[in-house]
Parts: sequence; structure tokens; C-alpha cells
Amino acid sequence: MSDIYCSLRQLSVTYRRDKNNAAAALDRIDLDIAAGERLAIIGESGSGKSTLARALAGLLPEGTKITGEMLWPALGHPPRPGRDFGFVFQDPGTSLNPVLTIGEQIAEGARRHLGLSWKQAAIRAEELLERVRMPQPGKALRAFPHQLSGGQRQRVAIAAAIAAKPALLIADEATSALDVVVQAEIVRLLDGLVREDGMTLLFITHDIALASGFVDRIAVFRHARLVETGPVRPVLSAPVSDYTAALIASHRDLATPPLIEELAP
Ligand SMILES: Nc1ncnc2c1ncn2[C@@H]1O[C@H](COP(=O)(O)OP(=O)(O)OP(=O)(O)O)[C@@H](O)[C@H]1O
Repeated sequence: MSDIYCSLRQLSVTYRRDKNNAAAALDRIDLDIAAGERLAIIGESGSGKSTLARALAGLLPEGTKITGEMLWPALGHPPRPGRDFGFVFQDPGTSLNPVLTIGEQIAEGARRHLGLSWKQAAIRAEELLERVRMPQPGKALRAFPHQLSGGQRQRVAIAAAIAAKPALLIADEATSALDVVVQAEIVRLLDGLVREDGMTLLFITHDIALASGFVDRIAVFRHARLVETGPVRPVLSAPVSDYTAALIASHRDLATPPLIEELAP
């Protein structure tokens, strides 16, 4: 059994505004995340996926009620933003600062968390832009976010997220705003980066077909509950819950290639 990076035990989260009707955004979640695994968190809108990501990242709004346990056996403490985990959001247009150059935003994390000088951090920023396969990385360093395409901005957001070499990368619908071709490129990029660096990846998406093409394990959420979890192949070929079966069937109708390959005899 691989080392556990994070253990959730009966984790429940209720936002302040939900307290009157007592509807929890996460309801008694038991989940282990292994160090170095690529885990997809799947579910429809409102199922609690982002709440899980924010709970792990310590980014829930003040006043949110959290019960149960979140344990970090390897780290011994909750992960620190930027240092222990990187976070890639759906919309890089809002996560990137419009008035800082691309180089400044990537260098900042490396400087702050790795103790590099600005000069060293600038060199690291250019290396990171090469790693995320940004065209003309030297030129991109001096560009501002609005001068880049959506896919390029997401590459920058990924570079910034991994600048301080975190052990955990959380990608919350990181490809949902992109067209399918760019989406596939970004998934390939994430896959390559986490493999090379041995990072743990939490890939949050409503798209079971997209995730099943590259992750190790799937956790399916519905109405704040974890309805199913397991390695990709058994979950796809013999789902335990009707909901997961329906998700797979809807994709089968759409003839999504990665899922069809997985299901082929
Ligand atoms: N800041 C908040 N305050 C109050 N309620 C919230 C807040 N954020 C989310 N919720 C509620 O918590 C529930 C779970 O939301 P969450 O964003 O975790 O779902 P999700 O699966 O990530 O959905 P989506 O894919 O649409 O982002 C929803 O009912 C949502 O309305």
C-alpha cells in the first residue's frame, strides 16, 4: 500500500448560509489520497467537488462549519498554499494578476517559497515556461495575461502553481473553459508534469471521460456524498452505483474515445 498523503474521516462541510436548512456541501466523506496518485473527483455541478478542494487547501470561507478529520500523515501539518500544494482554477483570467507580467507572477512563488533571489527566480520562471511548453518563453516572461490565449494563460497558471515544487497539485475544472483540442493538450501537460515530479494530482471535473483517460483512480460525488471510488478500469467496467453507471452511459452515447478504449474488451 502506498503512503497516504491525506486521509479524510467523516469530513462534513456546511457553509454559513446553509445552516438554517442544514444542507451540507460535503456529508461524511471518508477518503484516502495516496502520495503520488492521480485522483479524479467527478460529479455534477453542486455535488461538492470544489468544496472538497477548498477544504483540502484550507480555503473555505470564514464561518464554514467543518466536522470530522483531515489528516496529513506524511506532512504532519496541513499543506501550505504555494509551498506544499499548487492550485489551478477554471479561469486563469481571474487567477492571474492582470497588472503583473507573466515572469513576475511565476517568479514570485519561487522567490517566496524557495528563497531564491529575483534573478534566480526569473531564470526559474523561464525554465518553468519551457516545461509547460509555452511558445517563445523568453518573450512570454515579459507579456501580460491579456496578451495570451486562454490555453496559454492556463499554462502560465500551471507554471505558477508548480513554481515552488509542491507535492500536491489541485486542478479544479482547470480545462473546462477551454476548447476540446486545447483541453487535451492541457491534460497531457498536467499528466506529464505530475509523472515527472512524482506529484499527487487531484483532478476535479464533471467530465468522467476526460479524467478516465489519464488518472489512476476515480471518486464520484453526488449531492455532497461520495458515492463510489476505485481504480479507473473497474469503476468504468462495473460501477457500483447507478449514478456512476448513468454518467458512463451518457458518455458512451457521445462515443467519447478514451472511455470507449477503456471499455473495449
Ligand atoms: N461560498 C459558499 N457559500 C455558500 N454555499 C456555497 C458556497 N460555495 C458552494 N456552496 C454550495 O455548496 C454546494 C456544493 O458546491 P461546490 O461548489 O462544492 O460544488 P461543485 O461540485 O464544485 O460544483 P461546480 O462544478 O458547479 O463548481 C452547492 O450547493 C453550492 O451552492
